[in-house]
Amino acid sequence: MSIEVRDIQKRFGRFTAVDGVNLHFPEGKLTALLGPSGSGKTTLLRMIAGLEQADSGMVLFNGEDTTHVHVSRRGVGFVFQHYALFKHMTVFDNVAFGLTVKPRRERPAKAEIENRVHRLLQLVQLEWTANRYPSQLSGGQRQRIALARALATEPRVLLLDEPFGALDAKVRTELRRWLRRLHDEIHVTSIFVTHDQEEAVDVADKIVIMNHGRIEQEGSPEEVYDNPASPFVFDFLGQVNRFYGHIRQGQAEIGDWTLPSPEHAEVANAPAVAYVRPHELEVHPDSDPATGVSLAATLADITSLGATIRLELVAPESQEPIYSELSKEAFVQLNIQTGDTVWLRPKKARVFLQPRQRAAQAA
Ligand SMILES: Nc1ncnc2c1ncn2[C@@H]1O[C@H](COP(=O)(O)OP(=O)(O)OP(=O)(O)O)[C@@H](O)[C@H]1O
Repeated sequence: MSIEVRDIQKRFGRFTAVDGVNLHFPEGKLTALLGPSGSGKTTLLRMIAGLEQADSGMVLFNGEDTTHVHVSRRGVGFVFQHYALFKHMTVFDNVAFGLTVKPRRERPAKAEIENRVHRLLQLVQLEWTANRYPSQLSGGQRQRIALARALATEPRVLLLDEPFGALDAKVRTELRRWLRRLHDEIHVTSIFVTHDQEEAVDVADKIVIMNHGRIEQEGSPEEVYDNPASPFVFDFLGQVNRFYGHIRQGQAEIGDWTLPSPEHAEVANAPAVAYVRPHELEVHPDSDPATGVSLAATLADITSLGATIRLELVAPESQEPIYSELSKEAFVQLNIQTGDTVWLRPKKARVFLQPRQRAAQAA
């Protein structure tokens, strides 16, 4: 089932938690809502579920307005960060719960319930835990059971709110891979709230980045990572270097770099900042202005990250340390050491006006 939210808004007192959001969640896909704490992800998810009433706007399931459809009739399965399993029930009974509490007319026969629970436990690869109690499972196992329980009533939509947030890093990584494989099998339309960009990139078909109750950008993981639409998205999706300079008629002048910036062709002269990812920043032992190897920096530190080397550099065009990442072989060929002057060239850079200029331009 596809989901659409139209111009949805939610205020808590004078604070706007979700500010006029329009979004489409494609059928059968896994969409991540990604953003910092307080950006409105959970509030949006709860409005889709029907757990929170929007002040204005609509939530449509398969094109139909759900405003007056009660949460129990929406066909939504939930998994929350904190295991909501019933402690006094076995795993089997936990998974069966949603089916056993259905009204008599809709409740499957006992044998059918048993069958379905066993199939779900197989799906989450925990059949052997059927007679255990939640306290006898690890955190990761409990979340897999919570997922089996959410799927038992065959929901049309699965909503996951930081489902792995309380687990340690290694288990989180394992579980998100596992969730990705599981989703490839069951294809239920799913929305996954997270503030962890790696998790979103790893798991999702589509990523929606939220900030202050609004959408900053949406797209496939590749689209948002390779073409961030704003400085916020650049910062939020991984490490980035900032170089300061000016834009003059469609060209950014950053120290001795001249970078094309055609989207700012009409800007006569304004402070600007170029964003360059560490793996897209080349380091050379000698300058070559003809090919753009022209910004001088000092090599401050060298760190080995397994197969990759990270160089920490200092240059007047940046107020922070600059990082470049390259393979060990490429680094050995450079034959450089700490304290050397080196020369930089961006393989790819994105130039934005500095925030004050952006605000003036928007006004
Ligand atoms: N019931 C409520 N009453 C008042 N304010 C609320 C309520 N629920 C949420 N908020 C506020 O709305 C904003 C958005 O909250 P929300 O939980 O949607 O953010 P989030 O992006 O999911 O954050 P987190 O990752 O920390 O859960 C926050 O500033 C929060 O304090």
